[in-house]
Amino acid sequence: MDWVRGDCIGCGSFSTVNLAIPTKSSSSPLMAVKSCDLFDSSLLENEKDVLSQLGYCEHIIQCFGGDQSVENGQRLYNLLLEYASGGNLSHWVKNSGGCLRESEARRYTRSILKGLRYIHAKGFAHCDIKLENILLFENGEVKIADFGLAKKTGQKQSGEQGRMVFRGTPLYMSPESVNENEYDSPCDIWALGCALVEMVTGKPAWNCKPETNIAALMIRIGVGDELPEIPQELSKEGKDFLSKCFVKDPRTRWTADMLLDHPFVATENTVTLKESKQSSPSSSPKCPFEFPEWVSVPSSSPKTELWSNKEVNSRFDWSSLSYSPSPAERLRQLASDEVCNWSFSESWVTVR
Ligand SMILES: Nc1ncnc2c1ncn2[C@@H]1O[C@H](COP(=O)(O)OP(=O)(O)OP(=O)(O)O)[C@@H](O)[C@H]1O
Repeated sequence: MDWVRGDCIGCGSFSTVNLAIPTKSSSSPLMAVKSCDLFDSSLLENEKDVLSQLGYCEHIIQCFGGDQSVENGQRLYNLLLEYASGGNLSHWVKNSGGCLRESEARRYTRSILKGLRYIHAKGFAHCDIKLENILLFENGEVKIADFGLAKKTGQKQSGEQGRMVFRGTPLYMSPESVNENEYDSPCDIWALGCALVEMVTGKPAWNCKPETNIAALMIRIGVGDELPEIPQELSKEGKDFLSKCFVKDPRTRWTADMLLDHPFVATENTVTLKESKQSSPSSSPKCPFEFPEWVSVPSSSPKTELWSNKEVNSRFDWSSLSYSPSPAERLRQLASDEVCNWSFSESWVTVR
């Protein structure tokens, strides 16, 4: 495929994303190219493999293949992707005055769920759902991107050589991922709940004080009964929807398929916050086993400082944590006296 590198349009923790402009002789559309050092390209190659196994879905970013290049003496691995001209949802939320109207958040949630239903039905889990990985298009549609951490469901996550491996971004981690190192389709649903909270409030789902350290966050997520706070300003349907995402036990957490029938996303009708206050409460099932009796509304038509990357690597050697199946031991291993500045969510660190 003939293309030339254009402007930088995004940076992740291990790759940079540029426009990929087709040469005159090429009939390709304008694309995005995600590049990293060829010798450190396992995540990008995984992303390519997963996307090719997934095939086409209108709610998932399309992949046009991979290639290699030598630029400024560096050998690069390049992944060519469908270009999303609206950028990522995190930026969009910030540029929309800090949070989104519920009707807009509801629409995006529906699209993400459709993408997740497709991914899960194909036997994969995304493992890194967050606003930065949801991309916007000119027509207002969103698609799921960044499949670097995606994996086949059911495969036990065992660290290399007995080491513990973390996937995803701490604020979006599910209890079972923190406690059991378990990453399957339910963890995407938990993360979707966190993303929805962030869309409607502009703040992370876990309200963390600046002096909180990462171990304290992991303990809050993994131990005890505490759940992310459900935004008061959300409609009753929205609150109920979130309560189905934030179920600690992954076996009773709702699936994408079930959630697509939930009144919050099943109807295209928009309910404003004021309107929602007058609407009657939804009689929602408490667990998936009650689901058959669910009466759904039919669809009318559709890091704080955290620390900087460099800093976190120097202060906290995640990869050297030795593996233990016990949640208590796992959390003890995470304990650290290091204090983070949680006020900059931009610098959240993805722990791989
Ligand atoms: N296809 C695309 N079209 C437009 N922008 C994109 C595209 N892919 C990625 N970007 C931009 O680049 C950013 C980084 O991309 P991506 O998340 O895939 O990289 P990453 O290195 O895997 O990041 P991380 O692992 O830190 O989440 C995205 O948040 C988005 O703003």
